[in-house]
Amino acid sequence: MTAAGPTVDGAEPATRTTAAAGPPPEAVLVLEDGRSFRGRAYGATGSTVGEAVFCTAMTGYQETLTDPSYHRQVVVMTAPHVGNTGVNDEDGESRRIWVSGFVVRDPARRASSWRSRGDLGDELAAQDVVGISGVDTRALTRHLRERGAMRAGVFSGEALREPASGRRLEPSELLVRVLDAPVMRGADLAGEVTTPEPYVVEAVGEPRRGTDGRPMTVVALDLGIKSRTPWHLARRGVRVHVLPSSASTQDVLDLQPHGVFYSNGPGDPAAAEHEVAVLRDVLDRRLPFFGICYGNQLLGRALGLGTYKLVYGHRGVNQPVIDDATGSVEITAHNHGFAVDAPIGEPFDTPYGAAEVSHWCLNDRVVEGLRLLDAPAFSVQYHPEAAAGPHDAGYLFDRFCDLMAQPSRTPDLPDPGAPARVATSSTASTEESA
Ligand SMILES: NC(=O)CC[C@H](N)C(=O)O
Repeated sequence: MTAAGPTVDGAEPATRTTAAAGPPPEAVLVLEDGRSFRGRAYGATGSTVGEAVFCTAMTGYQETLTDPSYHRQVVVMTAPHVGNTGVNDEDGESRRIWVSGFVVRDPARRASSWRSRGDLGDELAAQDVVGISGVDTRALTRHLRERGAMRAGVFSGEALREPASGRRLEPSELLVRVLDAPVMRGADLAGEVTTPEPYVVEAVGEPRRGTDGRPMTVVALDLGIKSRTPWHLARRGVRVHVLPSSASTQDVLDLQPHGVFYSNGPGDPAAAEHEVAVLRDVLDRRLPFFGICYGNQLLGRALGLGTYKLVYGHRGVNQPVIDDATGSVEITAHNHGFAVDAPIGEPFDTPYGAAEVSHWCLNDRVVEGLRLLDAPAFSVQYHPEAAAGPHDAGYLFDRFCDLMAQPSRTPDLPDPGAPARVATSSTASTEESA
């Protein structure tokens, strides 16, 4: 049986209730600009803070929740009905849920899928993830779209009460907790999500071989890697050594890789000094390089380009991206709040020769891919691993394998005494908050 809770501030009551348990406790979401939304606790009861962002994916909530790039973010699902297929043991993209909070309109009352092993709300609670349901997510999304991603807090249960008196706290009183939360700009977060230890994902089937005859080997720097990514390389016959984000250039070179991969990850690319320095060493040696999302931003930085924060970012599974060389359009999965600042349509100079923007987003002309013309390196801002999402961009893993299968180019190593490279990354402000 479902029980209707009070409707407050235009929110509808959550309906995921049982006769025995009664309705979930009241919850409130407070944005840093003071706007608030009332609803019901979903998942764990308590409090959480993070950057409020919206995700427009209709499917793949389990992949979204377990994508480490969402670390420190309160994710608002625009799909109104979430949890329909429960949770299963196959669709997780990492060892845990990473979102700091989860906002939905109408949670499924009953999970239904042959793969389901449980209810999403129960899984959120088991992993201590505070969420809120019954929120008018359309109004909230429009707000974030107009004002930009901003900090938010979700409060329920005891966290909604003043400890001494038991009085219910008003959103204006909870706002101070939201304003205390760290902002995303400047946040260096890869170290908080990366693997503590290196590990190997073995090639599936017959190993592919490099031009030197050795089994093809990639070093993947885990900046928040999704498990589907090494899987895509492994099933192309490539052995993948996944290293923590703190790995040094020497750690990378010791494995004698045929190529180096930088993964997606949370935080501001402008803060990733160590990883950019390692990448410059990789590029200096003309080792083939492929980067996804955060990896694309770090390639941009290594080339001397700036990065900046988007107003509300791209998060979803149906973003149109054009390949500038062919004019063909891919429908792609996205999850990024920052972007690379580079000229579209004309090659530009870098310390590694000419480079170009290979892909850009048809919605807003945001840079979605980079390619070096004189060195074996490229990257995309979107997600060819497609977890969740369409598979249009899977060919990029083949492109990386082809790059590694080419005879290595003579490293045109720079003069060690040469002056520093052209520029350092900067973040341009496109919004006043976050
Ligand atoms: N998925 C990612 O790698 C995200 C990269 C970066 N943290 C951003 O928000 O833009």
